[in-house]
Amino acid sequence: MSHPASITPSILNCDVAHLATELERIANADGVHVDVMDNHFVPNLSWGLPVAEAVVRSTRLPVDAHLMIEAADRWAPAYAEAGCQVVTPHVEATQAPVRLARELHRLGAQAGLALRPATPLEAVESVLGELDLLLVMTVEPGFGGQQFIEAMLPKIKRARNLISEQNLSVRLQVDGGVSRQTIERAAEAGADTFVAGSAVYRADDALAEVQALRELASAHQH
Ligand SMILES: O=C(CO)[C@H](O)[C@H](O)COP(=O)(O)O
Ligand SMILES: [Co+2]
Repeated sequence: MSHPASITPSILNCDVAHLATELERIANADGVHVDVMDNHFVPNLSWGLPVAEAVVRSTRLPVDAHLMIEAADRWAPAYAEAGCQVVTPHVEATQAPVRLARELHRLGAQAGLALRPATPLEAVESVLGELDLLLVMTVEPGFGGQQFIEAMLPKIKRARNLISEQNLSVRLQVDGGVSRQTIERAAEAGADTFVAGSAVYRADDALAEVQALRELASAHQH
C-alpha cells in the first residue's frame, strides 16, 4: 500500500537570500527537501550542514536531506543531529547502508536511501527492510530544472512491487523533473512522495501549485 501523496518541494533553486519567505511560500507542503551537493559525488556544489540547520530552524515542516555527497557514512549522521526528519544518502556513496540506517534511527531520524538513474534496484533490495524511504532519482542528480526521465517509470513500478512483496511500508520518493505534466505517471507507477523544485518555485502561487500537485498525485495512486 502506498502512503498518502506527499509533496516535498526542493529549495535548490529558491531565493536563498530570503530563505524564511521562500519557506512560507510552501507552508502547505508535507516537507522541505534540502539538496546537499559536494562537487564530488555530483558536478555541482550547493550547501551543507549550516544551511540544513538554518532550514530546520526556519520552518515547522519536516526537513528531508538529500545527500549527494561522497563519504555518506561519515557525514549523514550530522544531518540527523541537526534535526532533519529524513536523511537520504545515496547507495553509491555508502559502504555500509545497514549500519548507517541504524545509526540514523539511533539519532532519531528516518533513514532514506537514494539511487542514481543507472543504479539497479538490486543495489537496495536486501536492505529495504532497514529503510523508511527509497528515493528513485528521475534525473541525473546535480541540478534542478532538468527533464523527467520517462525510462524510470518501470523502475518505480518494480520498486513499488519490491516494497509490497516484502510487506514493508517504505515511502517511495521520486525526485527530478516532477511537475503537473509528469506527476500523474509517477503516482500511477507507485511513487507516493514527490520532490518538485522548479515546478513549485517558478509558480506565481507556490501554495496553489503544491495543492494542485498533491491532488493530481492522489487521483492517480492505487
Ligand atoms: O536532487 C535534485 C537534483 O539533483 C533536486 O531535488 C531536483 O532536481 C529538484 O529540482 P527539479 O524539480 O527542478 O528537478
Ligand atoms: Co533532491
